[in-house]
Amino acid sequence: MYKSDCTVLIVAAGRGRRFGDPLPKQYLPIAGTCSLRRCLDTFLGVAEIDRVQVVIHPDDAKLYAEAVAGLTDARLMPSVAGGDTRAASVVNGLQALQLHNPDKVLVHDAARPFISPKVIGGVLTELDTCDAAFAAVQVVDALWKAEGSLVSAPVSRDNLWRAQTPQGFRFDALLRAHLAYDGDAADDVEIARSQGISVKIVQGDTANFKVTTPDDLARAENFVRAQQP
Ligand SMILES: Nc1ccn([C@@H]2O[C@H](COP(=O)(O)OP(=O)(O)OP(=O)(O)O)[C@@H](O)[C@H]2O)c(=O)n1
Ligand SMILES: C[C@](O)(CO)[C@H](O)COP(=O)(O)O
Repeated sequence: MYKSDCTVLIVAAGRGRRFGDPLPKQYLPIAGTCSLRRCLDTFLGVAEIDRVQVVIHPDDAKLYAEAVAGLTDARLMPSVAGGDTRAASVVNGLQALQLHNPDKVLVHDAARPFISPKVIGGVLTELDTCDAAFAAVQVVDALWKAEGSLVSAPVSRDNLWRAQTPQGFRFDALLRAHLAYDGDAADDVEIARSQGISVKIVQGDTANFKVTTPDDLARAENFVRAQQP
């Protein structure tokens, strides 16, 4: 039986401006292991994954080498350089992957250290029967619009979801969508939809949060400590 080829594209070329540390946040240790390495260890532990491609900032070659030290899995491809935006980094990664001609691609933020095999499996399973699927969690808080520090109107939380990654697509369709899309976008779902691709939501996990600020790093450290016996 034909097995479709599934590649993971991990975007790790950001500068972490909101984090505000000289070291890009994807390389900062979380209980001794950086977010990027945590992502790699998890994805490489999923048998259905055929290849992992990481996109890095050109200035981070040494940091990347340190992050992948000891990783001998042949599925890990040589890193490629990212771009000035997340979307540009994705395009660079997709274009590097063209020679492998994968059927499916999962795009994941290196800044989400606690992606789980369960969430990865959920996206992969959905991709067996649809063109695109991504992990998300429902909004559970009350939402308010504000003018400055004064609330101005309630916003319904019905059917609102917070996007996470991985975001999975047919490889050729996502590459075409990116090449046809002008500008940056919050995520790959926005770019896929701009080209008419239907996208399904898969249950994510609140533990699959993105490290964006120093508070998130503290949360990540606490998360690891809470998992320890
Ligand atoms: N030009 C970029 C920008 C972002 N990313 C990656 O996209 C993911 C999500 O982006 P974000 O959390 O915004 O990371 P940064 O862009 O580094 O953060 P900031 O916006 O605070 O600078 C991260 O893994 C980041 O490394 C990337 O590969 N290339
Ligand atoms: C892709 C993403 O993680 C989905 O929530 C998010 O859009 C990334 O946004 P950022 O501003 O690049 O962190």
